[in-house]
Amino acid sequence: MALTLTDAGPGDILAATLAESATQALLDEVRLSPKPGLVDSRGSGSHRDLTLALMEHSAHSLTATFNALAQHCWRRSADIALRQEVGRLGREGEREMMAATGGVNTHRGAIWAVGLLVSAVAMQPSDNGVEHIARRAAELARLPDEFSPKTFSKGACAVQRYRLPGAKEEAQSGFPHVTGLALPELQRSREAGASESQAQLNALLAVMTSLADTCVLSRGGMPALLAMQRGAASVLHAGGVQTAAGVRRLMHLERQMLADNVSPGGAADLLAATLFVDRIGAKTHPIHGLTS
Ligand SMILES: CC(C)(COP(=O)(O)OP(=O)(O)OC[C@H]1O[C@@H](n2cnc3c(N)ncnc32)[C@H](O)[C@@H]1O)[C@@H](O)C(=O)NCCC(=O)NCCS
Ligand SMILES: Nc1ncnc2c1ncn2[C@@H]1O[C@H](COP(=O)(O)OP(=O)(O)OP(=O)(O)O)[C@@H](O)[C@H]1O
Repeated sequence: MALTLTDAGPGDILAATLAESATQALLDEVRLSPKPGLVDSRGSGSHRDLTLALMEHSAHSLTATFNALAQHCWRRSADIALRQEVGRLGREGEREMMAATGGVNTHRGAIWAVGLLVSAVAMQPSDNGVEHIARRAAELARLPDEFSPKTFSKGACAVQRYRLPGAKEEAQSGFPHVTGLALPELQRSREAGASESQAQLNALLAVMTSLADTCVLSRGGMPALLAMQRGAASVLHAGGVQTAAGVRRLMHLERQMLADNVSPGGAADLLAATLFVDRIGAKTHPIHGLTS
């Protein structure tokens, strides 16, 4: 049944705001160009089964999942019951994504990262400092979910084979690539006069300098991961994508990643997570107001 304005409580309003911000963050990420190897507004990068239109459709299909996560987490603290509920809603979101895309994995990693952050904001809306949100998300991610399917995944396989942290570990350690790399780079680049797109691209590259991206590892192994990390660092060392030298190095990195047939999907998810947190930061007043 559709909610009327008089039915909507503060939890509903916050959930709608968070779901909208999360969806918008996914749309901002996928439209951002030029991203090496990834789907962007120019094309499909290293992907054969993904297109911009499919990714956009997928992002919209996830609004209801983010809304449900926020509703269920509103003013609750991290315990096993909440973790299991979040896990159930996340898996339901994965199923909805697969139904919307005809079975293509467009946003599995993004549901995980952004879903946990949406949940963490809703748990304690008045405490919306980025580090605090990330810590609550980590607390949730560290709790066991006995219903989590013990099935084969490419990410888990890469984590085991290379003994490097993957999507689960990134969340469990409080999203250090978001709080320690992407957000500071986003803010630094804006302050230095970069355009919004340039600042977001620099933030993506900051993640790529250090992430053990299991999407890249699965397809290209360690040589492709190291080439990605070094290439991204060299763009930032040249002054970022707002400089001519930075753009040349970015184009070089893109050629390398296309030749290796890899795509930094994990880094893209963490950029979306960063853009979500950034959007929430911009809405500090409404979010504080809802909890009074
Ligand atoms: C933990 C998840 C991501 C599964 O991870 P796993 O590594 O086993 O599988 P998979 O290869 O499918 O997913 C990894 C995805 O994460 C992203 N990723 C890759 N590397 C990294 C990294 N180092 N850091 C962060 N994200 C990464 C990529 O997009 C990749 O596609 C998640 O899908 C899951 O457990 N879902 C169950 C539902 C749930 O608990 N949801 C709760 C939150 S909504
Ligand atoms: N702009 C983007 N382009 C491509 N992938 C993205 C983008 N943004 C996020 N991703 C993430 O990348 C993941 C898709 O990566 P990948 O294609 O490697 O997965 P797969 O379909 O399981 O593997 P493969 O394509 O190697 O068979 C998704 O989970 C998604 O969250």
